[in-house]
Amino acid sequence: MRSSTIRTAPSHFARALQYISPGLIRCPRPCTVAKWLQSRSLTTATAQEAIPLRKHLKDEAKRKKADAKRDGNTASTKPGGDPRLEKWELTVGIEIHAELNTASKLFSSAPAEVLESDNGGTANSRVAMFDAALPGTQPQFQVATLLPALRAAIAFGCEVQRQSGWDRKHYFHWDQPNGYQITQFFQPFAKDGCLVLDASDGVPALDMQGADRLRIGIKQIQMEQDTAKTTNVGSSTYHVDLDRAGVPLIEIITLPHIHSPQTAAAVVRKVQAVLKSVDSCVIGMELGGLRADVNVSVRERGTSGVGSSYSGVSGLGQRTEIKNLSSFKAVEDAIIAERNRQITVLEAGGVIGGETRGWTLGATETTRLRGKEGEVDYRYMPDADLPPLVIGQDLVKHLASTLPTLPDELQQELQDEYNLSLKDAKTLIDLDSGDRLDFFLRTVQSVTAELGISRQAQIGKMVGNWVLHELGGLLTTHQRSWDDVRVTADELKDILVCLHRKQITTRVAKQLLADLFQRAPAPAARPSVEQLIETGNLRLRPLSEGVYRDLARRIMEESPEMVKAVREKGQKGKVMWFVGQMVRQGEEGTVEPEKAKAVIESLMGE
Ligand SMILES: Nc1ncnc2c1ncn2[C@@H]1O[C@H](COP(=O)(O)OP(=O)(O)OP(=O)(O)O)[C@@H](O)[C@H]1O
Ligand SMILES: [Mg+2]
Ligand SMILES: [Mg+2]
Repeated sequence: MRSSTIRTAPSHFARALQYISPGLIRCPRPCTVAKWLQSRSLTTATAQEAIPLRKHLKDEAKRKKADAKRDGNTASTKPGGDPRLEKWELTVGIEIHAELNTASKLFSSAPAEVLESDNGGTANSRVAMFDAALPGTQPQFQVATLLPALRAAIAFGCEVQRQSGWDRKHYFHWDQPNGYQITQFFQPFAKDGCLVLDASDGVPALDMQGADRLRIGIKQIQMEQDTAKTTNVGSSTYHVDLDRAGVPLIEIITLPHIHSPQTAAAVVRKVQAVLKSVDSCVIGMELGGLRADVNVSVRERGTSGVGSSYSGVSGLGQRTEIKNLSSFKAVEDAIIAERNRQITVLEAGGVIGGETRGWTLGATETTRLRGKEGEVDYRYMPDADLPPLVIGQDLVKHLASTLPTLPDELQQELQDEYNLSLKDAKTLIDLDSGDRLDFFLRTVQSVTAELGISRQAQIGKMVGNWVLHELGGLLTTHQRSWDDVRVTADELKDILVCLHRKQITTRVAKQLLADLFQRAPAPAARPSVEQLIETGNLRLRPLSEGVYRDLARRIMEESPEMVKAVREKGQKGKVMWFVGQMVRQGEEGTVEPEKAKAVIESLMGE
């Protein structure tokens, strides 16, 4: 039998590359941020879940806290936690199915991109004869589909197998015209990887157990076909759209290393971020590009459950599986509900059956779909129409050395080289499909060039603050999205350069930004930052120490209670209230907050 070998030997590799869309090709680059910046111009359009700004993040954190309290989701030692969790330990393993970013289907040359009808798509218009299982057709492995799968495997540190194989998983259903799905059951192409998370990924402190990082083992990654899409149109009618049939997927299988619902959601979120960063998968969970099956068991702490084991992890409780979850929230909520159900059954002296269960959004309970006795026998067998897949190490090495920057590397560099906080670095990476980070980096680059500063770290924090919080605040206030931001990186650079040179005050800088933000978008005729400063007479007119002191004294006389709070109660934070008053009451463009603060502090001490 001939095997489909992929090597970097010029003929094979060139042939593989010609099938790859430009967004998939990356070149080696010297440092991670530079690498990322360059890759931006090549990245294919992504549909990204909008990630909220600081206020929204706070609200989200509050909501999560309230949810956790309600669901008994926190550790039992915390107020509001379910006390039963002191006795019972949860274990979760996840199977994540991700649609690969490829031009063609896995075994036919039909296009892999599925267009929805509201986007110009027509059902059953992207179907090769093999996808419709017409008699006599055979699968033809499309080599280019392997490349995003390999990038994912490398990103998760898996061992890529020199030889893997294709197997048939049989079942009869209208979403599977062949009567079987081609997958890699016996010999997956990648094994033994790992996902690393930390608290900033949303892992609760209890799961971190005092360590900085949590490692979740990845047992294997396999390639397989997606199924057709079925839509229920009436009580007993289903429409079948074969456009999705045969689209390449990877299934990423984690070890049962997860012990809380929040960590499970964090795992899926991080898997999505990593897959997107290496362009393996461009469509997020919100648009169906990723789906998760969660396997849930509980055992009494300190015991070995029913003694079930999986891939070297032993002493587990009996698992149930909840299939096809399509949001991070559904992952978290379904696990909470299933964990609570299992604990209730076990506490009442019952036994957990090996079941497949379902979950619908907004539900409070999982529902039984089928039990072990009803479990399908898939009659796995090697696919006789497909030769084994042989992957050359030279290709793996090439892809590893040209792998785009991973989110953790990028985040570290933003912290180290740009002096950003962990939170700001993460937010910049996550926001607006990377466009916000792009804007930040361009602004830093031009500000450093104009000011002749050699290290980005000197101004990174300040620029980060303006890009994330000042511009972000304006977007929120005016209910606009980043696509409609209206201030260019060059304009922000002009404002920040003037501010850094103390030619304008912070208040004026904010005013200029807001002014530009509300004008018609560039390149429509609009004044430059310099013109706005001139016409508005906004240039800083430095005040003498005497004028500062007079202004400060007047405000202090008008607010004796606040003075008392600072002087007698030691409420130092109130000094900033006085600074705010001085900036507000002083003439436009005259009061510098740092000087005002120094004067207030000195008068308070007198
Ligand atoms: N006792 C357990 N408790 C929690 N999770 C478990 C337990 N045993 C196994 N798992 C998890 O269940 C998942 C099993 O996935 P795998 O694809 O190997 O098998 P499967 O669910 O039988 O197959 P499929 O659903 O693809 O037909 C893994 O993520 C594993 O970590
Ligand atoms: Mg599986
Ligand atoms: Mg499963």
